Amino acid sequence: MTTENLKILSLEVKDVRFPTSLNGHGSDAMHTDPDYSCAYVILKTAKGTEGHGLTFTCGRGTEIVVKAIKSLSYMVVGQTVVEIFKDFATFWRNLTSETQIRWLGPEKGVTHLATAAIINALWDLWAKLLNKPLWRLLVDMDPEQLVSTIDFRYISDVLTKEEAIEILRSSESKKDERTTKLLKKGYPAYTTQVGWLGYSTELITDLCQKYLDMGFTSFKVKVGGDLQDDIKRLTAVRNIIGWENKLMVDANQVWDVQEAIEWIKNLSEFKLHWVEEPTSPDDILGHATIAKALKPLGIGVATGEMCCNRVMFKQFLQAEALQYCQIDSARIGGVNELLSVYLMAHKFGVKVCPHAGGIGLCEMVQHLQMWDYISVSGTMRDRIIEYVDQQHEHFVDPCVVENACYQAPKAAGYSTTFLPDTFTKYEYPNGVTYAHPSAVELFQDVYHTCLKEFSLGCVKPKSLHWLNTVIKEPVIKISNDLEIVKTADSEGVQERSNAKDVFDAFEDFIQSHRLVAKVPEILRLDGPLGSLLPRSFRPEELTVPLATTGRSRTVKKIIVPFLLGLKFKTAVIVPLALALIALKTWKALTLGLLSLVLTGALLIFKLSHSKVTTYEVLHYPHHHHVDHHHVEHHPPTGWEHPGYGRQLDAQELAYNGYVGSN
Ligand SMILES: C[C@H](O)[C@@H](O)CC(=O)C(=O)O
Repeated sequence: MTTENLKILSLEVKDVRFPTSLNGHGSDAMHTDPDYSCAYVILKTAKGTEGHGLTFTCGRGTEIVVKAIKSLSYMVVGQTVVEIFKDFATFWRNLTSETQIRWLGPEKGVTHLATAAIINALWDLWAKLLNKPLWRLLVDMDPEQLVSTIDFRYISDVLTKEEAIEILRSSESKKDERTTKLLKKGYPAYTTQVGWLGYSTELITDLCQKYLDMGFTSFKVKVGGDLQDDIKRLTAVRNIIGWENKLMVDANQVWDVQEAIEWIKNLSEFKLHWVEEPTSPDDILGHATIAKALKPLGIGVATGEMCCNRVMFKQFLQAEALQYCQIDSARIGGVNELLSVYLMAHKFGVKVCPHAGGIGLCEMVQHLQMWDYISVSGTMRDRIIEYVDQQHEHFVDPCVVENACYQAPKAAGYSTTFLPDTFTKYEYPNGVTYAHPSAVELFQDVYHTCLKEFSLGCVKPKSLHWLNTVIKEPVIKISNDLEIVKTADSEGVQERSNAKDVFDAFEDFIQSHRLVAKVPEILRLDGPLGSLLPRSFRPEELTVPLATTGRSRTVKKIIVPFLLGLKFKTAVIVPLALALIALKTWKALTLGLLSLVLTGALLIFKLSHSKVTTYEVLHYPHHHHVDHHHVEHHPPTGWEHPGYGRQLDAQELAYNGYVGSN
């Protein structure tokens, strides 16, 4: 099969999510609980070579991007790679101008994220087919070929095709020398890993030391939650990194224009290199005002991770609204459009420092920035690539950062291929990560990850996350042998859609669920005692309702005052309450089961010594619970003569055990 007629046979798309919010990784003033995620595209060809591409998302909503990719896929599948790559600009324009879908954008939001994932997968495929890392593929293209991938519509008033070719041509003779330098030294990186907003000051301090020891000289910290808190954390950071190293802050769009100026003036004593995303990503003139106000303080404005297309970048550059241009490899429409932004930034003399806080962004932007160094800007001065130390282990060719410098990727492609195991574990919602842990596993996790490290702050999000995910499930696992199960007849009856408050909801929950315990193996049909027991004593499971009918408003009457007295926090108390119910009932069930075992033993004894009837009378009452609840109320007729008389109902036995244990 030649590449000439190589067709794209299929486009597969996956929703992959990592529960990073549980530990505050990736958190900022606006995205307080991001679950680093992506919509992931796999293009398959007849040759077996695959193109993998992704666009970054923060958890919920990834399914919408996945759907958009599926809607666009008909424009890719069935095309030959040559048709696409020989006039990539036209393909890109057609994809972004799909005559009906474009109404949803155009060239912004979900549809443009979808475009980015598809386009990135195509570039990965192209580089793999030519057996080159993407940066090398770009560097090796002659200027005309590279420019043929760019759609100049809407930007030719500031950058023409001819100007772009001229920029690239002027670097041609220096490419080899720059490549050698890059391969030797790598490209400088800064770290954001030290400063997520959800991290405690102690953790931030430890991480600053860690990254300082790794050779980092530039650090970025999230701000914008609370001014005093920002001052506290920046003081701690400066105490560790000193005053020679660079410090940047990132507000992730939280402020109004004037508020941004005031806030940053209050932080200016920390010698800030730049403030990132101070206000709305769409407010070009607002950014210009901020940039002008902060210039005398020596603080630059950085933005771009949510700048939605080349037209917006064009205007940011025209308005002098940014000093650091932060392209994001998965936000605007993939490599083709990003190349045009690099070329425009070069023309305006603005430094590109790519954004990389997200899945696979470090892997991708390194290629673009390296191409920029070799083929466009020719310098790394005051240019730096963000480094976020998360999820790299999921890639076949993860980025390599040594001595705070990205090392030039060697493997073919765009470094975007996930390991197969990643899908098994993190594909949403069927990956093993999303098989909900039991309450016991949750407690073990909380103990190992939070309490052991005295990090109480992580108890609440973990408990809340667990509760939120399991509460709507028909089965909630408490332990391997114990589950809370929605009763079949409760559907639509027990739970009131107009439940007034959390207590009503909790009451409804209790009324509509039952606790189910697995019978110990020894008593099961195939267990050692199972075959000796009468059929009715061999249940696979025992069931206990969480509330008896008629016992109304238990929660409000009893639990509410108790919880209020404790200054109850829903997030922690509710899972604990569930577990307590489970433990309590488990105790009762254990007693119930014990009585079953004793009964079974008695039965065996009885069968083998049929004449000694008095033993049971003497021995039976010695078991307190069984004696109290059954011998007293029900004459022990069934014990001497299994097969007739009243047989003890396991559920009732266990429930009475529960009542008795209270
Ligand atoms: C939600 C992301 O983690 C975001 O905070 C990343 C970002 O803004 C950055 O890395 O810069």
